[in-house]
Parts: sequence; C-alpha cells; structure tokens
Amino acid sequence: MLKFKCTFRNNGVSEGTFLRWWAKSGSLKNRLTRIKKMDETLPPLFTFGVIADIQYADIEDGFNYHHTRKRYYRNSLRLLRRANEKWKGEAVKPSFIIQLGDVIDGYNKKYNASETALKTVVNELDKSAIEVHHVWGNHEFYNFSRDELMISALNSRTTNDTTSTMSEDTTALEDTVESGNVSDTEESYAYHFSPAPHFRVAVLDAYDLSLIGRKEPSVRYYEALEIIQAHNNNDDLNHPPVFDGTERRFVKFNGGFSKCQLDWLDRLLTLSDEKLEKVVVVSHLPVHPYSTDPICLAWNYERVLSILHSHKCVVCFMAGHDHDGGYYRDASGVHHLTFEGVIETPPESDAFGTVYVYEDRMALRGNGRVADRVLLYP
Ligand SMILES: Nc1ccn([C@@H]2O[C@H](COP(=O)(O)OP(=O)(O)OC[C@H](O)CO)[C@@H](O)[C@H]2O)c(=O)n1
Repeated sequence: MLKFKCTFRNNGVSEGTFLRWWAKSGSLKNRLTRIKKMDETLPPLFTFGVIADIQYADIEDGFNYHHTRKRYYRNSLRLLRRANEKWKGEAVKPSFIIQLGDVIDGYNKKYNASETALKTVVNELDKSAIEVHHVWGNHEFYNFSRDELMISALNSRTTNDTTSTMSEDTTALEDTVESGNVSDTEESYAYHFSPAPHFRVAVLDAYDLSLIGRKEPSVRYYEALEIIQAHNNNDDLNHPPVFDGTERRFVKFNGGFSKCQLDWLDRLLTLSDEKLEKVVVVSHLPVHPYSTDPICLAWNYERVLSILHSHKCVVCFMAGHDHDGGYYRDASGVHHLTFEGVIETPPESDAFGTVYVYEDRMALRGNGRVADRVLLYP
C-alpha cells in the first residue's frame, strides 16, 4: 500500500488504483517532470550540489520524536563524504553547494560537542574546495545563538565574497539589492548571489521570526510569540495545535520571515525580472503545502508564495526540514523541492543531488532517495 503526504489518501488505496487515477489526473504533469529523459548532449552552463538535514552527531543511532523514523547520526558524515567525493569527481565541477540547514544535530549541545561536530562537517565539506552556501535551520539554533552563527563558518554570506546582503548599498555592487529599511536592527541572515550571468540564488532566513532564532527581549521574538500563541494553546509549543492540516505548522521548531525580509525578497525579484534572470530561492522551511508534510511549513508560507508568484523569474524553491522530502509544481510553474534528509537515510542509500543548469531548464540528478527531475522554466 502506498503512503502519501495527504493523510486522506492513505485510506486503503491500492497501488494499481492510484496509478490509474494519477495517470488521468493533473499530477501527470508532475510525474512527467520526474521521468522525462535528460538531454545530456550539451554541456550545462554550470552545476551546483544540494544536500539537506545532515544532522551529524557522534552518537549512536536513534529515532525521530514519534519513533517512526530511524536517525543515523554517525552515518550522516559518511553520506556527506560520499556526496562530496561525487561532486569533486564530476566532469563539470559544481560552482557551489547548497547545504539546506540542520548541518549538525541538536544532541550535540547536550553533549557539549557543538563546536567539534561543526568542525567535523566543515572539514569534510572543505575537502572538495567548492564554495558552500549554508542555510540555517532549527538545529543550528539548538546548537548556537544567532550572534554565534553570524561569526561562524555557517555564515556563508560573509565567507563567500560574491554575495550581497540585505543591508548593503545598491550602488556598491552591480548585483546588490539593499534592504531599503535602515530600521532593520534585528539582522536577518538573508542574501543573494549570482553564480553566472542571468542566474541568481536567494538564501532566506526562515527563523527570522521565531522563538528559537530570536532572543527575549527582541521585537521579533515577541512578534513570533504573538503569532504562535494565536494558533497554539499547548503548554509545549513543540506540540502541534491540531491533528491535521496546515495549522500544524504553528510549532516552536518552525518559524517565519519578517516583513522586512519579505519586502527585500520582493525588491530583489523585481530587479531579477527586469534583468531577465532565473532565480532559485532556498530556505530551511518549505513554503508549499503540497511539497511537504504541513507540520514542516513556514508560518507565513502564504505570503512567500504570493511574492514568488508575482514575479516571472522564480524557477524553484528548495527546502529541507521534512526528511521524507517532497515535490510539487504549482499553478504558476514554480517547482517546490523538499530534499530528503541525510539523517534519516540508511547507510546503503544516499540523499543528495546535483543540479545541471541549462538555457531552458534545470535538471536535478538525484542520488539514492533524491529523485531525478527536470525543472522546466516557468
Ligand atoms: N511533535 C513533536 C515533534 C518534535 N518535538 C521536539 O521538537 C524538537 C525538534 O524536533 P526534531 O524532530 O528534532 O526536528 P527536525 O528538524 O529534526 O525534524 C523535523 C520535524 O521532525 C518534522 O516533523 C525536538 O526537541 C523534538 O523533541 C516535539 O516536542 N513534538
């Protein structure tokens, strides 16, 4: 029996019945993006690697909160090494790697091993000498404060000198979009870079508004508290407020995007539209309910979607957090990819991808649990 993201689909549907229904339904378009044969006769313009939820810790294997998924804490380093070796040996060496967040597990904090674990994964990534763009997830904040992260190896907006931050001046760099809001004293970890002419990547901070990524007393901490308390009455705010649906996203291990960050994204995408660029947007938390278990959605995902849909330049939104992964191409043609988490990937499998970028499409070549997909431009 198949198991689906939407629980209503799990009521005794046989594989044959589902496949017949699926072939007739609108999901056929999604399916075709997955199975279409990739044309590899032309060299790509550039390539990049993607990996999510490594959650390394030097501890015995364990389980997720509900004991439904095994977590392979030590093996995650082995799988990272395997991914890195593959990238190192590629005919077209990836221009960069996107690490989608939760690079080390929160358990490291408990064992006073946060720094050591971080050094271990960063050393591993360094071996390929490929530029890495780090996204911040909930486990980053279980291990480090925002201030510590800002001066750590996980702050890739400062370690890579091709990036432009939310607060830089527009005239300083050709590709820079400034924040336009000098009152943004609570700095967000959001930036963008252009890996090749006509292409751009926007890195978002999904814990900009959150109880774990912001400290008391700060404006954004109290804003986050107000949001979560309006939806979740539980004493333990990690416990979802309901059993089903998108309201489940209002938990402490998620977060959202400040108005300031969203205004910045909107301006960035307006400039990208004008320059006829193709944009990849990345965040730890997914923003489309059909691309993830809704418990993993960003709190204000609807606002993000409306911004993405108001611009022609957005090709795809890449996220982690939901270790089961997911994919959906929305009505505006934006591809939502949630990458399968390394931490819940058994030793005999893999969980990483390489994206080949062409004039007319991106092609994801997946490994292990990550499927191949053709991402046609909207
Ligand atoms: N129902 C739950 C789920 C989790 N918790 C606690 O919240 C913290 C984060 O959970 P964790 O599973 O470690 O988060 P990940 O980012 O690894 O994975 C994504 C989610 O699992 C998606 O479901 C942790 O302290 C848990 O114990 C909770 O209390 N109640």
